[in-house]
Amino acid sequence: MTSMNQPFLSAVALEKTFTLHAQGGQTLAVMRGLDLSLARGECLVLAGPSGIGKSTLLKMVNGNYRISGGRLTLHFGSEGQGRDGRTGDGPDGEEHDNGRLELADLPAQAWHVLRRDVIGYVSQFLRVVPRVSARDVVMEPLLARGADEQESRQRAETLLARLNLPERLWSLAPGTFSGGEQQRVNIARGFIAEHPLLLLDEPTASLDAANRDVVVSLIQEAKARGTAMLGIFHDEDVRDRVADRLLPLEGHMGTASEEKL
Ligand SMILES: Nc1ncnc2c1ncn2[C@@H]1O[C@H](COP(=O)(O)OP(=O)(O)OP(=O)(O)O)[C@@H](O)[C@H]1O
Repeated sequence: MTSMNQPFLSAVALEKTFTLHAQGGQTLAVMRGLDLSLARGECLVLAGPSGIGKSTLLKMVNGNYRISGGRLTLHFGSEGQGRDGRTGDGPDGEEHDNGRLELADLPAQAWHVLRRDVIGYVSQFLRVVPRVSARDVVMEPLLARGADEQESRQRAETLLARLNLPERLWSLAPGTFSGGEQQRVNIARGFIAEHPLLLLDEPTASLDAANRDVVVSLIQEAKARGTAMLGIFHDEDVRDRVADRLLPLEGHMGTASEEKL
């Protein structure tokens, strides 16, 4: 599943420059010349010191940040067919040239569909919506796809139980939960819909050892079903257990090469 000849996500000469409109239009170049190739069933971990651009890259793949240059491409035709048996179809059900979808300059509606069906993002912090229960927060990505409510609820509860979130909290809104409890709700929400591409921004940052182990298991199970993952993990133990390769971002700015683990 880790053949680099058939990527699911690729970047070629990717660039990011921020324009700081509130500061006289000054520009800040944070990435240049980044190449990457990520296959289905593979976990590529972004490495490098604080401020090097790890979160920026995840946000570009997720469509939060505009791509300044280069190409970022999803390859729907890779490895014959997707998890759901469709061949070469983009997220909107349309055939794309050679099964490819270029992520630069996609219209907003396409991003909506892409995030619903293809790209999942587990950020460090939960975006809390008042009065929406933890269970409903977790179910929502499945319901957005039109999944059966009963089945979605069951899957949400199974995940919350696996992540050791006490049952008494399931029907409460997570606004008052501890940092680690909120992070576990976020992880359950991120994994429930089994997106083919998962972006993981320090998903274990606030967790104790037992819950870190659960997240490692979730990642390994996702790999086994062919999920491609791009992640940031500051915890070296977790990183060693989940990473197939590291992508050092130092020099990108330049031409750093990927390290085999
Ligand atoms: N929205 C933004 N506007 C302007 N500059 C930004 C923006 N987002 C990130 N940056 C800048 O881009 C650079 C890379 O930031 P990024 O958050 O990607 O680093 P990181 O490698 O994830 O760091 P850390 O490990 O500390 O989270 C930083 O210099 C940051 O100030």
